[in-house]
Amino acid sequence: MTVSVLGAGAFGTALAISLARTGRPVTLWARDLADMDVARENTRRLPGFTFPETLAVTGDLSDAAQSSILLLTVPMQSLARFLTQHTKFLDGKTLVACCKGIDLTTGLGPAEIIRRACPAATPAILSGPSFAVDIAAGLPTALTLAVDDGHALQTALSTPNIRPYRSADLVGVEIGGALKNVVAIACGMTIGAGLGESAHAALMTRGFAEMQRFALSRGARPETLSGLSGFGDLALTCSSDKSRNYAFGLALGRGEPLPEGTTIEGKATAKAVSNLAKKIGLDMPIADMVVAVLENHLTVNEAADMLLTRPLKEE
Ligand SMILES: NC(=O)C1=CN([C@@H]2O[C@H](COP(=O)(O)OP(=O)(O)OC[C@H]3O[C@@H](n4cnc5c(N)ncnc54)[C@H](OP(=O)(O)O)[C@@H]3O)[C@@H](O)[C@H]2O)C=CC1
Ligand SMILES: O=C(CO)COP(=O)(O)O
Repeated sequence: MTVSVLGAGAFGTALAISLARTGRPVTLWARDLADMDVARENTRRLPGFTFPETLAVTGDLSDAAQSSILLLTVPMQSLARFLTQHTKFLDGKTLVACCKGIDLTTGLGPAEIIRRACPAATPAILSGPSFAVDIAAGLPTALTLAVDDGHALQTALSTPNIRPYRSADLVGVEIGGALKNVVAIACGMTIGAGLGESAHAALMTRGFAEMQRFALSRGARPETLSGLSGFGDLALTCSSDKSRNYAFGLALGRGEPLPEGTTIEGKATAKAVSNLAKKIGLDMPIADMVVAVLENHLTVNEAADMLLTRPLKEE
């Protein structure tokens, strides 16, 4: 089973490097190769990590799509258009979505977007706590791979520093990865605004309750949210300023200029989740609060007051 990685951002590049270090041939596709094929490094998105010899880079999607396993590492809000633009190359393949989020236009997660755009493909989700720089540095990571009947895929995506655990719950796995980014923005705002570590812990915990509530409403298995793609990724993303979502929240809370030029998935996903929850009468106060701050309806301190003055309830 050969593997290609479609999308040469930080994460796609890190996955491709780790897979190629096993000595297997791996292809990395970029819409803009820049100098990657000559420099043998992604100087723009993941500087400092030389490509292994078995990693080929290409700007030709028809070439990259020769592999039977295709990792989709474009940002979530680009996924639907990317798949429909390139269906003829992608349909029928095993398509592993590595992006984290919910599509703002349709309210769909990556698995359903894949099913609609490429009905003959096998959809899978790879998610869990893993910073691109950690993977590229060869540090150990454990992820969840959600797919129907995925033993061979699990083996194909294992490397000395990526240990994938199998799950059959695609909905639960994709929702954990999507919603932890929204909670991470809220946690960053809290610390940035000086509201303290107790408030941070409370937000993480109530954010986890919100993730579970939303996931169950979409048919996820409860235990999935306690795993790597839910609790695991929440713990990482809400506590490290290596997370772009957390760092974005920190900057918002401090009133500093917001980071630009990287992918901050929680922004669009907060809006998508808040919209979906309203339609079905689901209570998602943290996602609503993040949206209200992003849209300048509330300051961070007003949002915190709003959460604290909600009617008292059972945990
Ligand atoms: N970075 C990380 O640590 C992790 C990221 N992820 C997830 O991976 C996904 C990608 O993130 P990441 O790699 O960090 O993002 P980056 O911000 O590093 O890069 C995004 C990449 O996507 C490319 N891209 C954007 N739109 C398109 C498109 N329409 N067609 C083709 N390529 C496109 C960009 O190309 P160009 O360079 O030409 O602009 C760029 O290379 C996100 O969903 C993120 O949540 C998951 C785990 C860890
Ligand atoms: O998903 C991630 C870690 O698992 C990366 O988080 P950020 O997108 O916030 O950097």
